[in-house]
Amino acid sequence: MEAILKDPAGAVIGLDFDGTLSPIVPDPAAAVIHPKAPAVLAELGRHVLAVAIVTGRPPATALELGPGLADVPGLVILGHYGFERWENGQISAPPPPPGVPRAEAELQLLLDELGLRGVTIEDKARAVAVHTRRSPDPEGALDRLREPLARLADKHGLVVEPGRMVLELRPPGMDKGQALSLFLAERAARSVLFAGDDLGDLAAFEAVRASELPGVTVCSGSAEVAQLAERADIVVDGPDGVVALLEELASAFSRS
Ligand SMILES: O=P(O)(O)OC[C@H]1O[C@H](O[C@H]2O[C@H](CO)[C@@H](O)[C@H](O)[C@H]2O)[C@H](O)[C@@H](O)[C@@H]1O
Repeated sequence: MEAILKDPAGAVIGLDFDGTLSPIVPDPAAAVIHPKAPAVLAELGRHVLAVAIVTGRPPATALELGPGLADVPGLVILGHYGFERWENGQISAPPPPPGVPRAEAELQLLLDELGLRGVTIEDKARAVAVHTRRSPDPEGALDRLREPLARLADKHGLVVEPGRMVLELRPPGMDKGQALSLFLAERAARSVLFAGDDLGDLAAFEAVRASELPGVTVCSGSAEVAQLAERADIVVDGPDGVVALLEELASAFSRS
């Protein structure tokens, strides 16, 4: 943190979206960014090298669920685990993988065969997520889905990304660690902070360490995910804690 405070103009602030900037809610479509997040990111954006949201969401969805984000100075959104990039109002992305619609076409039948209630499908175009949070037994449903979804992913050249009461089928070849590493190199960052809440953020934590830059990893703590807290430099209490930490950072920049 010292390096970031001393030289904000060299710092990249990387942030996950769901569970970090946006509180977890039962319905993925009803998620909304923490009310104070856009303003604090805008303040940080005026001081640091870059603010980057690194998320499993498509960038367009992060922008919809985060009104005000588009006005954050210099914001970059690395969505779909880094496959899609939003910057200056433009989205760049490789062509969508053919395996996703093929897997999705078989998914409902698979869920019907398993007879799981309350399990929902989130169509993300470049990926498809199977959520169990609204099932009567979310953990049990996840356990029953793991093997069949792994087989379905394998059949269509996809990988399974596990998350908080969700298993996502997505193309291989990119993760939050690679996305963050590439971004740090592109911007010639001199320090980095990354905050996340979920298993998918572990790769970004590793990228912070691998960069050999002065770096700090922040876990947006929850009862649901223990593994990330164990590997974080700082653990805060969910999105409220993340926003409070970012506010402290922004006020320190304004004072100096
Ligand atoms: O990389 P992230 O920004 O953390 O996105 C990961 C997944 O987050 C979303 O699901 C999670 O948040 C939902 C809304 O709070 C919640 O209902 C769900 O249980 C969580 O797993 C999102 O729906 C996925 O597409 C993202 O990949």
